[in-house]
Amino acid sequence: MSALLTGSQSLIPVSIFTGFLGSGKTTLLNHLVRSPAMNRALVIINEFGSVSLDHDLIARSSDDLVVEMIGGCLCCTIRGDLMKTLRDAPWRFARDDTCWFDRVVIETTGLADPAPILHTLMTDDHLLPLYRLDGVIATVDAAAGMATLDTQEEAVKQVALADRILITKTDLVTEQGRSAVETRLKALNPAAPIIQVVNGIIDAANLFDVGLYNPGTKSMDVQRWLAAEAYEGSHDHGNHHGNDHGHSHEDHHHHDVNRHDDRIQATCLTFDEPLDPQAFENWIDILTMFKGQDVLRIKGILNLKGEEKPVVIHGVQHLFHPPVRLDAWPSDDRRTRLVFITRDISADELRDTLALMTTGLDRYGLQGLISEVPANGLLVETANRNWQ
Ligand SMILES: Nc1nc2c(ncn2[C@@H]2O[C@H](COP(=O)(O)OP(=O)(O)OP(=O)(O)O)[C@@H](O)[C@H]2O)c(=O)[nH]1
Repeated sequence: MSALLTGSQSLIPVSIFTGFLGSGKTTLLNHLVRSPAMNRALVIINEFGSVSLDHDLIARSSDDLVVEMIGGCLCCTIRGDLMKTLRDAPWRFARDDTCWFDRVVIETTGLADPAPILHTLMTDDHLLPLYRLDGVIATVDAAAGMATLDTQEEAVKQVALADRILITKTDLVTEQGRSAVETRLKALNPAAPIIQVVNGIIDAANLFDVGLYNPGTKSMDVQRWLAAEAYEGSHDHGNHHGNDHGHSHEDHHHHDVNRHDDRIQATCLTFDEPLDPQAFENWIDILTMFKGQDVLRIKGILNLKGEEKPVVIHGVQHLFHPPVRLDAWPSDDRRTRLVFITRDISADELRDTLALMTTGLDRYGLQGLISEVPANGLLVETANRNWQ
């Protein structure tokens, strides 16, 4: 049984602060470390260079709980070091034989891809019993953001993967400029709340406890986390009738292949009828096997045949967090809802992968699919399955 299923409330939340070079991550952190919410936060700062600058810029009364990771990037060259740091940290920072910190904040380098860092948290057997992902916070510079998104693919991915997006330096732009950036961010990631920040000043409550588990209510807050309704209207939505009511992102935005964010699509698929768990798993396996790199994030609540309780899933590219079975449905809405953020996969293509495999069969329940797909054993990269 996964650590999440055994009680995520006792796991230490981890927030990942990402954002392009100079977008204001350190400034933000510098403000946040003074807030009570971060009194006992372990701060991990990653910098490319061999000399740490950011650590010196982070002002806190005691630097006991600041770890610098320099000389490489957490998402690639020193990813192993991050695992080791997180594994050792509860003991390294223990007081009276108990873990002293109650939260972890990781500041990535400006060029980091957050996905491999999320993978580290989602798959490492030593980390799963200790930590839970709280959220990805992405900073976007209001003044330079447009140009950065045009030219830097990493910046687009950081925004697409985020749970919260902060537009920084709004003091440097006109209202019109700010609004243009906001519109663009909303198109990339409709569900993530967008918050304006000047000089890093923000209430920690806006940034922490944004994940599936809500310490405030001491429950899994799926509605808030999934925010499926955010995808309605602005993007192609749903396929529960199996046809094409929606129009794709490309239909209502001028298409310029040089704009990285035109490659990103946010889609919510809903299913009225309970899904066959095996068929669903096979579909996701096929999708992630062939398109894994471009399925940036999947979140969902599943109504599975033979299963009274809802199952919550969360995937980043080809890797899935262990599914979480909830005690009860969060509302009267018992439909399966799946939210996808994809790159170079349109909503139509997404639906096609589903339609292809269900042709002539029960389209809603995906029945009959089982005999048409490879055995799960072949799909080594899709870890921690077993939806039921
Ligand atoms: N005017 C203005 N300047 C800001 C704001 N936020 C940050 N800055 C400035 O922008 C510059 C870059 O901010 P940092 O916080 O160092 O950015 P960063 O994302 O940590 O940068 P890297 O470590 O290079 O990735 C600094 O000179 C900050 O003082 C803001 O809201 N308004």
